[in-house]
Amino acid sequence: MCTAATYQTKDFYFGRTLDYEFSYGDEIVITPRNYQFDFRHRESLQSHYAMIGMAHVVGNDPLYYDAFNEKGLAMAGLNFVGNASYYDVEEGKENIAQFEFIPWILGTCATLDEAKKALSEMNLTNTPYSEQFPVAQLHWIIADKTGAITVEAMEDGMHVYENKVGVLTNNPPFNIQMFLLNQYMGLSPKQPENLFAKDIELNAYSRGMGAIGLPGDLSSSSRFAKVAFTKLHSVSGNSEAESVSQFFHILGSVDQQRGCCDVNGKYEITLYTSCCNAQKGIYYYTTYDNHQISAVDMTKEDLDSTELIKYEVIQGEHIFMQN
Ligand SMILES: C[C@H](CCC(=O)NCCS(=O)(=O)O)[C@H]1CC[C@H]2[C@@H]3CC[C@@H]4C[C@H](O)CC[C@]4(C)[C@H]3C[C@H](O)[C@]12C
Repeated sequence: MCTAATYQTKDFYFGRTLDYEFSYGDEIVITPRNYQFDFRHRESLQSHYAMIGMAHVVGNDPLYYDAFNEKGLAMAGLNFVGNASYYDVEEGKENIAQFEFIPWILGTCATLDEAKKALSEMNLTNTPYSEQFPVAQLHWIIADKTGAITVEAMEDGMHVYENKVGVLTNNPPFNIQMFLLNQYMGLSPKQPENLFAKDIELNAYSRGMGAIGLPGDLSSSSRFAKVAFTKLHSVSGNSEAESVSQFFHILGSVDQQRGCCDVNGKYEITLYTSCCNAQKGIYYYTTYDNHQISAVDMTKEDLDSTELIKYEVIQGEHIFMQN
């Protein structure tokens, strides 16, 4: 499973957890403006917006999981198994294969509004990348500082939802996730009052009791409610360090620890957590085994280049010994 969230302080932040039982081999990949993006059903893009994100690179193709571009538009793909459905190539539409979706949107759109327009002209095709990499069943969050949308291609058509909460997890479909939030409307970060029965003396014996009932399990709908509550009540200072720190705490509320989610004898864990300062071009991340925040700053690279720029994901705990 995975969780994605947006966050606004003085800058706009965007990130995700990637939870799985194994890694495909990920790298932080910068695609500079003049890297040639080839597409299966349309002509290549010779130049486009530069982007940075987490990708699995096959040959010279960055297969992005999540990324953002130099204009501050961000996008992430999360599992949507059993519900995702893509389409055959359709004449008269911009046919984009599922694995090309992030490069296409981030390469050509500067804002969320432009992304919405691109989506209305687009057909997301079921073209697999290769036999080794068949079509992944995903849905997406696309966001910038003005807001967020969820994109779900399903059997009954492509749904584009306004995502007012600015979070995404996995199943069920987004409209149902939003409906399920109704169950939690009574929860609050404040101490509860006794509305249960006024003739019975009930006391708030602990702090934090206003949110009793907020789920703590790792199912997708539970993580949706948990991370939404955490994000929507989040308070932090405006500085870069305070914002980034707080962002990792928001996604930390749905961290998956090895052992708690058994998938046939293997365990799904939070392989990495990312936090993008979409305005400053910085991709911060931690991994399951490396809690120190590492970062790659896209603006320090030659963004007019034609070649992918790749950084390995740094693993292993870096413990600061004080004596
Ligand atoms: C496994 C991940 C989702 C993790 C998740 O949500 N796990 C919960 C399981 S569950 O919720 O319980 O079901 C997803 C998220 C992004 C994906 C890549 C996107 C690019 C590319 C697309 C190609 O078409 C296929 C290969 C490709 C490299 C993809 C591999 C894999 O599919 C990735 C990593």
